[in-house]
Amino acid sequence: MISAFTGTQIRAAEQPLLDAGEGAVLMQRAAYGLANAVVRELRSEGRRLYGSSVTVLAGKGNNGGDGLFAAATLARRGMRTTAVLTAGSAHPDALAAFRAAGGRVHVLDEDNAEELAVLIAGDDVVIDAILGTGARGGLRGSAAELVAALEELRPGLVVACDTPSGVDADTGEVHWPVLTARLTVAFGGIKAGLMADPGEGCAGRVILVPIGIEENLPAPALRRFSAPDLAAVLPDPGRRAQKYTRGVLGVVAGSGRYTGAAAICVQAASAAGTGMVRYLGPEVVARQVLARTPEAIWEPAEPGRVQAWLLGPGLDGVERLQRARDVLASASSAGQPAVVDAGALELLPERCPPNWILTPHAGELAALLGRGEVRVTREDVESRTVHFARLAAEHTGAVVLLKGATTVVASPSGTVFSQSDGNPWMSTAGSGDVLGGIVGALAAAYAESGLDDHGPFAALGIAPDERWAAVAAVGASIHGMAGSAASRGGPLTASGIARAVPDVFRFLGEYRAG
Ligand SMILES: NC(=O)C1=CN([C@@H]2O[C@H](COP(=O)(O)OP(=O)(O)OC[C@H]3O[C@@H](n4cnc5c(N)ncnc54)[C@H](O)[C@@H]3O)[C@@H](O)[C@H]2O)[C@@H](O)CC1
Ligand SMILES: Nc1ncnc2c1ncn2[C@@H]1O[C@H](COP(=O)(O)OP(=O)(O)O)[C@@H](O)[C@H]1O
Ligand SMILES: [K+]
Repeated sequence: MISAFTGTQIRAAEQPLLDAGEGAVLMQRAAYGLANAVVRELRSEGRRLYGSSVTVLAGKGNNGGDGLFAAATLARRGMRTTAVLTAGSAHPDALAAFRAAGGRVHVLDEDNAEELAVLIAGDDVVIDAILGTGARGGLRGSAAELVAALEELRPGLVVACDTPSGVDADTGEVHWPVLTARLTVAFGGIKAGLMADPGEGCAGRVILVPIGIEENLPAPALRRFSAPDLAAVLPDPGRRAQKYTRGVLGVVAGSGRYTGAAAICVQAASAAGTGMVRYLGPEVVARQVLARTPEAIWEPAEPGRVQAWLLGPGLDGVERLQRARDVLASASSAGQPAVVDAGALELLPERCPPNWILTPHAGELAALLGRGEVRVTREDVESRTVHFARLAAEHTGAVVLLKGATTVVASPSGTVFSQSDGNPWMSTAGSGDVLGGIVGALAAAYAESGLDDHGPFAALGIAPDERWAAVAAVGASIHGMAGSAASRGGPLTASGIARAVPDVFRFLGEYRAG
């Protein structure tokens, strides 16, 4: 699993080493890692180090110190180096080392932000070392002016030192302006704010440089499944499998107005390895569903047994909503997992069972919170994704999967997972229905086994009260990977995402086979 930590957790892990007088050593390791990352990045672009130019924007704290020491190393390796001191002063030893290596120094003042921005924009590399984990709020005054002007000029390779300045390292909230990085080099531990939107959108690719504090780190604030983790947990039908043991998913979706949503979510559930899909809905929709997925079973009356439910995509009309309400009530009393999306989110009881997974986008989450008297807009949710996903999980008692470029999953126990495997082409109608189908299929597969203490989630160290959130995160990841496979850099359709799902399973299966 990829782990991320709050700034406070990282600082606490550093403290014993600082107390032992190791602060300078930590800074040297960080600076060395940063300089190496810049060198690797330039070389990967086929660029020569010698004669290339780099400017470090250095604040007055240790983050600026890291940046100045790194720039001193780059100067010694032949780069033309400039430092812009954004707060007048700088870490004294780092500044001395930078000057000794031949670096040029400018001091940002009230009048020269525009002029410096133009100068810096011509450089090959810009290192953002203005603020790190010691930041309170965002950039202000001339530093804000400089960064805003520079961002408009689209500078060369921007590398953030530990975190892009202005991104809250704990939460991913962003205080604009921020210099969007292509690469962020994190020290000691990845900051949680680099794995949650909107912060993740400012960080580019994130690499981790160990500095010797790792043994002191506590349980992570946020986790992410990587390919080997996914390969380890994906349902794998044993030799004695039959369709009922593989999981049967009941789907309550679609209406005369939105037939496609039902057809797409059933197609996706089927593609994600469900033993069987039972579709509950009007005949006019069922015809469409079966035309696309003839393997599904239409249940016009009382449905046969299922292991999990998916409710909501394209749901509309009084009668259909009542049916969904009834199914939710029976799922609750039977202890069945349910994936609740779109139209069905309005039907939730005040408290949900912890094996229910709600899959709102930001607008739906704002509406959901509104029913609990938390007045927020879609924009509020988008600017504080982790905070509001956790709040909704706390209020409802269910797992909350908040969709977006980065999808955040909060469990009612407070655990947070985040996945970011997709691409912007996936913001297309029906894409969320595919996600519902995938998560539904996984819920059915894991419902009766796989989540116990002998299963693969336990083997990854995921606690019992975090496992339904983990299932949702796995679903978000498969959805993103299928979207990337379907897109290959170009437009896609929701059906295309669904069709690519078996390939993701195959790819991960080969991974597992080694
Ligand atoms: N503690 C350590 O020994 C280590 C720290 N490291 C680096 O140090 C960073 C943390 O250093 P610091 O604690 O010095 O904190 P920062 O370098 O993040 O900045 C703190 C300084 O900026 C000022 N400041 C805070 N918010 C501001 C704002 N919005 N606008 C303008 N000024 C603001 C503070 O008053 C303080 O002087 C980490 O991100 C990492 O890069 C690494 O070198 C590893 C070792
Ligand atoms: N910019 C993006 N990058 C990656 N994935 C995205 C992006 N925008 C949306 N998505 C994904 O696409 C899906 C959209 O779902 P949703 O908003 O419910 O759309 P719909 O209701 O049309 O199906 C979600 O899974 C979301 O995570
Ligand atoms: K920084």
